[in-house]
Amino acid sequence: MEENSENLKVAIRVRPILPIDKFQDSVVYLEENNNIRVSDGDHFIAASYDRIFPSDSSQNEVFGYVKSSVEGTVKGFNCTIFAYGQTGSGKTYTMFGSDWEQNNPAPQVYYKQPQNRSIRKYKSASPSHMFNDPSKYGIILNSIHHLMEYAEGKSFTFYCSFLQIYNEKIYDLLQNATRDKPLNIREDKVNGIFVENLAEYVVQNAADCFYLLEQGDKNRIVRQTRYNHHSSRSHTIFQILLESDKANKRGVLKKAKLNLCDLAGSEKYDKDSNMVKEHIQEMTLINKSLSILGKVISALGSQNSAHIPFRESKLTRILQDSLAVNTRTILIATVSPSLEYIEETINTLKFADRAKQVMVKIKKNEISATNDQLVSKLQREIQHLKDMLNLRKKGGFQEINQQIWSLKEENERLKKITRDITVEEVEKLKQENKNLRLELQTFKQMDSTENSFFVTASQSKSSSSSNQVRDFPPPPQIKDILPALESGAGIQSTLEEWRKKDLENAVENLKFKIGKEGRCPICTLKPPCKHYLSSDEIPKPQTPPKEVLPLPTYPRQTRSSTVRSENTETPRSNLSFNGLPKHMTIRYRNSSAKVEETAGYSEYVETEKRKKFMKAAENNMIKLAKIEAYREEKIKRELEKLEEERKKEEEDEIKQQLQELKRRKYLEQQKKKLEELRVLKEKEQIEISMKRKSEEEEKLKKLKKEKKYFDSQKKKIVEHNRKKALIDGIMMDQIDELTNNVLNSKSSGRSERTIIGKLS
Ligand SMILES: Nc1ncnc2c1ncn2[C@@H]1O[C@H](COP(=O)(O)OP(=O)(O)OP(=O)(O)O)[C@@H](O)[C@H]1O
Repeated sequence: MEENSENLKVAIRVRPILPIDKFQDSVVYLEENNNIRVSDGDHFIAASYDRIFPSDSSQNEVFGYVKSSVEGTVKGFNCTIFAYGQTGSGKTYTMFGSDWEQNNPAPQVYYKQPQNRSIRKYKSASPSHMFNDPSKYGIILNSIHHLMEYAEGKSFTFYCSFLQIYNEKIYDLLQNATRDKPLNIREDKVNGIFVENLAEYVVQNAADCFYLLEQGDKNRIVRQTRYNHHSSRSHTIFQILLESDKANKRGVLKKAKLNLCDLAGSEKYDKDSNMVKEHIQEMTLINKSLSILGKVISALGSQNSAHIPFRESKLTRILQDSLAVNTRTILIATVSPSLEYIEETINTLKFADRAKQVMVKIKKNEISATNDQLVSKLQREIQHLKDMLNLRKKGGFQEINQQIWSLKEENERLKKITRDITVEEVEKLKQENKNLRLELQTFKQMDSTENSFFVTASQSKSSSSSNQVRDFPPPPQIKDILPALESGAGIQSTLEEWRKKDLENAVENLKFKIGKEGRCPICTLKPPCKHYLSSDEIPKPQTPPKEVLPLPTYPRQTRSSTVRSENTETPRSNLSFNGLPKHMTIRYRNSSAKVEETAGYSEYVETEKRKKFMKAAENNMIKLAKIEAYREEKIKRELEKLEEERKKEEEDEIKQQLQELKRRKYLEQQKKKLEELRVLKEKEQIEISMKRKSEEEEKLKKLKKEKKYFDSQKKKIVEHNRKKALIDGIMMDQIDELTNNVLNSKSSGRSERTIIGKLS
């Protein structure tokens, strides 16, 4: 499985200055290396992005940028493309196309109660309709157109859904024009995150998708704002689901989603215009959901953000898969170059800058063709389609019912093989699924009386399809019926006549087929049945089958007939969309249709029940025997195991005892060693203390000797001192005497020499 991480691709598209803009000077400057600068002296921002589309870039150039990601869906990679930007910056222009609004003037339902457009008559598109000019196609139309061509020759079933998020509520744009049934988001293992009960239409070609787009867009909320006469006030997501019908060599089936989102534009509170309460609420909720989208993008781009607030808005919750994992995501941020919007332009560029940091992990969506969940899903779907077919057959449709019962038989057979299902069988299931869808579509076209969404005309499936249950002869030429259709007069009666004739022929054809197969013409079962004991009793059908006339078809592009030149600017197809409404097959996620009881059904159910019961009983006996054998074997194995365990335990015990003995012996040895050491130490201690004692005595003796010596010395010193003092005393006496003598001799006249002689 291919797997890699890549940044979310971010491109900027600058729209031209429009006459409606107050300031006609541009503040946006494009530089080399996809760098953009916005400045007016007060404000400034410069940044680079993956791609920048200048104001003169064509729709084809923009599509060229996303083309490979769109093609990736055929290989099993999910893809989400969304346009982000302030109101009036060119999101719808980029996603849907130039002139989209002129061609699809959605009702400005804001001030009025919305009308139920599902039953309104649908006018043919004029030749100048943008559908007829591929150079005007925006990303959505181009993606559809290209995808159908690209998937040519590959066996895929395409489903389309179209929803809007308005005031934080989700509405089906194709089913709920009155916006009275908001839908819920659910999550499960099989579908991931999905919108419960959102209608998914089976589409055959681009024209089918365009038709759905156009129908759905009529129900989108649009209002005039200060900056845009035709401002989309809801986020829309047009989704194409691709499911491969055939497993590849590795036995896997591919499945991918293409989400094409046109977001509502952010808007500033305008003090000058008297905004009504609803307008303010609507604006607040749009801005809030866009700011949550910004928060989510920031959290995804930051390394240390533990919580990503996907659940805070419906938009981010639906896009959770696309933003976080497994989707190639492309953000096209649209900006206006006028000075008037400089702040919004800078905000948009900042938002786009944050988005560049987000790393998305992508991998192919592949399911093993023998995957249990897939098989049961396919079977549920087949059952659902068959039930739908049953429910539609009433009164004069008895013969059609018979065909359904035979389909039911086939379904039962398929159910039985589920246990040992192989890749081929799953493919067969898928093929049957597809055939049933087509068959249902054909039946719907025959039904002329209903007032359903796609009602005023029918379109038969293209005769080129090889999946049809019946082969139709070539359709009548468009020129034969076009005048009647275009004039508008007699369309209904022309179509009804066609249908009536077609239905009669179909009934006869079926009767013939049933008879030819040797089935009972009443209950369609193979005899023996309630009516005939053997096939021989059944009267042989006489009437050869008549041709089943197809209903009128219109020139349109089918996947098998389109040839496109990549290098030219000429229209890529001669797709002429005159938008005649038609029946389409729908499936709903999570829906459960009840099976209507019709003639022969109870008997059929009873027999099937009995058969099932017998089979179940037989299976149970086999299972019981198997269980018994298994149990015995298990008990034997358990006993052996127990014996082994017991032996092991015994061995372990002996080992343990031996170990214990060893341990004790070792301990005793250690103890002995310790005792010896202790005795040795004690001896050592005694020796040391004795040595110390003798040393001390020795020291004492020495000290005494020293003391004696000191004492004698002291005595000597004292004696000396005494003697010295005595001498000193004598000397002092003599000095005194001499002094007196000197003094006396001075007075008596004796010589000094006599005195000194005495002194010395
Ligand atoms: N690249 C472009 N070239 C020419 N005209 C453009 C371009 N982009 C937008 N316009 C014109 O600008 C006007 C507003 O564009 P658009 O309706 O697509 O804006 P928006 O972003 O979808 O606005 P809102 O969010 O209000 O719906 C339209 O008249 C459209 O034709």
